[in-house]
Amino acid sequence: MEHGVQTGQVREFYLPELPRLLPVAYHPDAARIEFTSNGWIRRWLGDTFAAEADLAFFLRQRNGIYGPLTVPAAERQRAQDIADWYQYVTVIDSFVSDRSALGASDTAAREVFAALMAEFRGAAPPAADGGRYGAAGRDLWRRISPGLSRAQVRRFGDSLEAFLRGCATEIKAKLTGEVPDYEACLAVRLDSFGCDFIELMTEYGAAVDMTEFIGELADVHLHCRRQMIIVNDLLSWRKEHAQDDKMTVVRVLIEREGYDLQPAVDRLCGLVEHHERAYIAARDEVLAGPLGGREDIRAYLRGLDHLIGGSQEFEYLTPRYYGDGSVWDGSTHGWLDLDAPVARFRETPRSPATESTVDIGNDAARCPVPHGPPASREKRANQEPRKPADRPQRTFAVAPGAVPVLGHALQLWRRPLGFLKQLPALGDLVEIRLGSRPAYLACHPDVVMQVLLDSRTFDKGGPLFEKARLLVGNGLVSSEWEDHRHQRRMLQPAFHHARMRGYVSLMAEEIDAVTDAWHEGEAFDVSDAMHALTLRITARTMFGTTVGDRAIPEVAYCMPIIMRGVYQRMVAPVGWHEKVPTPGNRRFDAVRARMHDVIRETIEDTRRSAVDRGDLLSILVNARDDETGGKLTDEEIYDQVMTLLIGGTETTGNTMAWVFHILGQHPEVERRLHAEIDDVLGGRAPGFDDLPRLTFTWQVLQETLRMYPPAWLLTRTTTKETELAGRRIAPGSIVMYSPYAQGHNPALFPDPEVFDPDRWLPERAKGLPRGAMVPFSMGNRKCIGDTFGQAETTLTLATIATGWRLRPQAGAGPQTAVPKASLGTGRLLMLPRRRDRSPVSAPPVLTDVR
Ligand code: HEM
Repeated sequence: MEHGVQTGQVREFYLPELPRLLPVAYHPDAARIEFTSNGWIRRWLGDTFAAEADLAFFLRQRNGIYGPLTVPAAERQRAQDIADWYQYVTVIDSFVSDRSALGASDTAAREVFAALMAEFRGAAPPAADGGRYGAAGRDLWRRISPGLSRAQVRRFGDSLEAFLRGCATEIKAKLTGEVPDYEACLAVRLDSFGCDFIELMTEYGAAVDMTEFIGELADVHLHCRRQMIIVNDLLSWRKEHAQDDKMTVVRVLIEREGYDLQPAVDRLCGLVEHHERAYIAARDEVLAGPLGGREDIRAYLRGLDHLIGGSQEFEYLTPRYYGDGSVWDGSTHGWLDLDAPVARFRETPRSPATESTVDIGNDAARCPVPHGPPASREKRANQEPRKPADRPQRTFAVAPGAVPVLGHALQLWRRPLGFLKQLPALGDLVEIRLGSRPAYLACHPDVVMQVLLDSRTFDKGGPLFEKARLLVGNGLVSSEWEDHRHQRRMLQPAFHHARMRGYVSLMAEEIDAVTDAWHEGEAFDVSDAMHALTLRITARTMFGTTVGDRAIPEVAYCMPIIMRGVYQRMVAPVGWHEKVPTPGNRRFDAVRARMHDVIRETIEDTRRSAVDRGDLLSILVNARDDETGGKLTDEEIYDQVMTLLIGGTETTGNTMAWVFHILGQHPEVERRLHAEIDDVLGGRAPGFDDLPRLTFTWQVLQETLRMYPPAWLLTRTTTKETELAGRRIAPGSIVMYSPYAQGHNPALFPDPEVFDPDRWLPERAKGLPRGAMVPFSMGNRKCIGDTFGQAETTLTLATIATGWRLRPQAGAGPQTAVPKASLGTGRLLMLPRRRDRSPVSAPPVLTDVR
């Protein structure tokens, strides 16, 4: 698959001189420390390398000099411990980048990491690779821990866990080809760069404990970390590009923000300068304040100066980034060739066409920390979407069968799924008529990606969104480009993976509460039950227990009535009827008002307690926009609460209903699912740490999303004239994409009507083009709850399948999909049977379930 920078002709960039305002010094014993550390690596981790040549390759990267450069003033033994520690984590990092090692599978890597952590915390015996890494870690730990306080020891364990989690996320991104948005990328990089333990090592080097000052040092750390990550991503870009790394801010700017290579590099250089200066200002503020008189604080801040200065120096000198065999000659700026096996800074470009287009540092005056990476908007807006020369010409077609006045409205109204499914065979972009108005369906994955990755040109909007605003106001899902960026920044922390463990335990309680009420052999509507469950889960994670106990029953009562009413208004051909005071309309208005009151009261209660209790609502109430310092108003929070309640309920509820229907129709799939669940869980209820190990369960859910994506048809409106598949598209046009039509396209998924979870085995899935499977969308309008939703569906499926089988009612056949706002099963009566854990002996039939 081609990506932005590869598809363009520009394969080199100019790296300007970075500011380098902080000191660089080598530990007086640097050379000896480096060599000793190399010996330690050979002794403790030599076995982890496949061959001696691989170990030698690693040692040539000079990772052992990182410690002496970042703690030049540390006492000798501490400097040695630190050098060894950094080498240790760099070995892990190297195997993470290697697809023939840890990088082959994030699931396998997580297992190794879990074993390593268990061993590190003394909770488990050595196992497989985890044992080897664990033994080396133990040796380090034996040396380092006596020099740390109890609080630091605790932080250390957490920081190692965060690092490993970041590594696993990077592996997954590489395997799935997902490029995150800027803030999501930085969140992962903060972990995978090891920011927490880098600061701890700095404390250890200075023999100080900063645990109680973390709050006072927040700004110092924020700018220090961002400076280091951006510098690292810039200086390692040649290597990361060659390794197709997705978790780097350079790629994010190019692929998610539409920058060309040179403007992306320039923009990042501006950010480096900004963060370096902001770090210095924050540091000086601490020094000028009440803490400035403390020697431990001063020593630590001196340590951070060297950490930043030393990290950058290391990144220039290590062949890790500039290629095996490169020898640093002290150059720090010049032209770099992306394809060169060994890069060096040249004074002139090879190709005269490559020119810098953005003034470095122009944007640095405005704090760009939370805005993500946007350069001046005018420049971005003027930057046309890339049209790589080597992209094949895409085809355009007009769908036949439009009738005067109605166009294709009747087909879309009567049998939308069948109609949409046939369109990709006509062309890569297909025009249909909604009445007399043209609308376009993006069918080819490349065209879909072009639409989804350029959210400035293909913005939210259009008649359906106007109706959706009845329900969600100007919430995240319906807001337009300008508002959306600010909103997403405020909401993103609530979905950070660090929060997920807490959410999962709340989910588990709700799932248990629902299944406890089931009675053997008493049929119930699984669709209703799953919607009720997912609504409770979203409401519970949103409101927590403190204020939630009162709000949740009210929400559970109001929501279905509101959803029905809004859907009727969305599909109604005329708008006036909703204003007529019929009993139905009066009830709808009353229930909406009641819902409004309940949520407003809940917001007020949450504001009064003024702490982040870990639930979504308290995160929203306490969220601050780092750019403006502003908080969300009650009305804004209300819109977001409604958005999340709807986004998090219908989608997951329908997915769960479909999956139980499918298992009822495909006993062989069910048998394999039970086998995995029994094997992994051994009869106990699943928890957060089990989720990555339930791989077949994930495949079943993924295949369900392919066949029955809840978000089956989505729309965008063009904000300016543009081009798609060689066709000029006027401003204000409706452009659609349909995960359903894509999931049923035989050119992408052979035998699309067959439910086949094995399509998602890594070796089969790897050939799938990017943009082919987009049930959660992609780009910066990608589902914010994708991880949440996947954790929820996996947990629900695994928990229920541990204790129950849901059997179709006698005579029930395949269900017909009901395409409303979300793709549902309709009424789905099934009988719960307790599982006896003996194998199901039904014939393996994989048939069309539609
Ligand atoms: C199986 C589960 C889910 C599926 C298939 C799904 C699908 C999607 C899709 C396709 C979009 C993009 C819409 C567009 O392109 O216009 C989206 C956006 C969104 N989803 Fe989900 N979703 C799921 C679960 C969740 C959950 C659990 C939550 C919240 C707890 C959630 C909240 C949202 C929000 C707030 C947006 C708007 C994001 C933005 O525009 O920045 N979703 N979802």
